[in-house]
Amino acid sequence: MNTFTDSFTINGITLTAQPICRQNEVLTPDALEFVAKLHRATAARRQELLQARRTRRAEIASGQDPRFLRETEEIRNDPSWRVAPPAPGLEDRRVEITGPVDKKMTINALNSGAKVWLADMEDSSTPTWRNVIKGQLNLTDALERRIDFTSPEGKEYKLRPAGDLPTIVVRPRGWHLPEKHMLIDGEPIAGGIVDFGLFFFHNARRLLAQGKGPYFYLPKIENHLEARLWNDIFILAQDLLGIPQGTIRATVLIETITAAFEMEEILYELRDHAAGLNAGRWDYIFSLIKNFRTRGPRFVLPDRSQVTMTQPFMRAYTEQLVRACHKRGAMAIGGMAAAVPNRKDEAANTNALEKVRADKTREANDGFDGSWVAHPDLVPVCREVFDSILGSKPNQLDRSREDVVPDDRALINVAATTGTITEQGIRNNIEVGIRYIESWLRGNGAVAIHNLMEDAATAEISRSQLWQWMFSSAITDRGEIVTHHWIEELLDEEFARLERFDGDRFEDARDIFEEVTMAQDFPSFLTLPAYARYLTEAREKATVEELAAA
Ligand SMILES: CC(=O)SCCNC(=O)CCNC(=O)[C@H](O)C(C)(C)COP(=O)(O)OP(=O)(O)OC[C@H]1O[C@@H](n2cnc3c(N)ncnc32)[C@H](O)[C@@H]1OP(=O)(O)O
Ligand SMILES: O=CC(=O)O
Repeated sequence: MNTFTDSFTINGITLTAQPICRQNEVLTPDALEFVAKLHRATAARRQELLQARRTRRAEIASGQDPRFLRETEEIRNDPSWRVAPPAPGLEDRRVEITGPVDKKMTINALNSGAKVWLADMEDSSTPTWRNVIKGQLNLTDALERRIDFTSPEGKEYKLRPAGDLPTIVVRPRGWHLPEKHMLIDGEPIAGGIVDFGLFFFHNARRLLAQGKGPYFYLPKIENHLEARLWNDIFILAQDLLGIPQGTIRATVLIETITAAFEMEEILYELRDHAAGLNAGRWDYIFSLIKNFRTRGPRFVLPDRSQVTMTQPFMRAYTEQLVRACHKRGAMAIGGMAAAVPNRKDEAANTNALEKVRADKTREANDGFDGSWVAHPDLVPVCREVFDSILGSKPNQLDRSREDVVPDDRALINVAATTGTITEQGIRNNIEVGIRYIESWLRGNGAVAIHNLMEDAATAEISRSQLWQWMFSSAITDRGEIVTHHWIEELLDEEFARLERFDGDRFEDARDIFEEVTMAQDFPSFLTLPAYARYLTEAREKATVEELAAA
């Protein structure tokens, strides 16, 4: 068995992880120097912004509801500004497929017929060092059309020989996640800077030569100042590589409750780089629960399955998002319907296709310019729906939604939500939470459970709902009070039911689940303790032979 050397430091940059084969192609001295410069220029501000998140949450907890900001009224009231025009490859975004950047998914997504591929280094990807580095290699290999894969069963995967492949839009990690395998001057760098910086450094020129550009989805932004930080990083990155300002395009996920109050301001901060906003519904629901979790029954939601897009507060959010985008010339991109097709179960498959069709139809009718799908079999459904609305037009930017009145009260009118909390909903949250974390620990950040797509955002809803229901002594449809003791009993029962297998990580998954659900302290993201303590080097260790075979 080969062994690896320990960490090394050069020019203040320390790599602590076991090397990954071909990592030298990604971690070149120049690329490392580049990400270190981005880090050094912005690390202090990132920390301040993370602290500001905690302050904001404390204000909400004390009863101060978010409102449209008075200090940015001028920006909202100024009709004259617009974001940059759509960049090449982003004019028509009627179908966007999302997924992690492992080899097979990369090839399948690029062959899927979608207009855009959201190459996900965030919620559908476990940030093992191996996934981080392999993801970068896969993206560059795909752009060079030299990526291929053979499955253990011998199925061969290659990129389609001809035709226009989807435009790649990379989603780096959010501001909260550190990258513990790369330290700059002894401090962990932000995962998002690693993902953005390495992709940009290696591929910006290649993409321009191919007639497109470096494009990004920005996750979990909580306010316009966080958007400004990304914008400053874009300016610095373009300067450092001598690439014209305004080349980068970013689509911001509006997936935190506080960001929904600053949608126009976020577009304004990024305006020369902005491509649009996306309605990231799952994290949005999580963020609402997280921020209002101690505010009593008025903010308690029913079972996860009943928090649909037609609930009044969700409707207000998506309609106001389309209005804000089209007023500023930015694309409005729809979100992820959770149902995934099942090729082995016809009834489940039909059900998923119908659910997704209904979801995409609502979005297209509301004025969205395109939407997300989680699976290649959903590409045709989404395309058909948007084709029927868009016809030969690439988008419906011309459809202003000035009929929608911006209303900050409506965004948090959670009390108008209908539905119930059920024992089945509680059990489902426990099962999904533990099964998802188990999968995440083995390096798979997205998984289908009961024919629904589960990723970090949906698992966050599961655990935060349980926390809130216990804290609020919520009442089920059958009149039971949701107590700590009852959840513990159900947790034991659900855990005993899990199908175990050799090498599973269910014990660790249960520990993490209990830590982020049952304890009084509420970690702001479940991936933080999971990453810090459970995704450890020893567990990520692999032999050279294993890595070479992968
Ligand atoms: C809330 C948010 O942040 S949403 C965005 C983040 N989440 C995601 O991106 C999840 C994307 N979707 C997925 O990862 C997957 O669809 C899953 C995990 C839900 C299900 O995947 P599987 O269990 O492999 O589904 P299934 O077996 O039906 O897949 C059939 C084929 O489609 C491929 N496939 C499925 N989903 C995708 C995808 N998103 N991209 C590319 N290929 C895909 C599979 O690789 C498989 O290929 P194969 O037949 O060559 O083996
Ligand atoms: O990232 C998207 C979401 O729905 O959450």
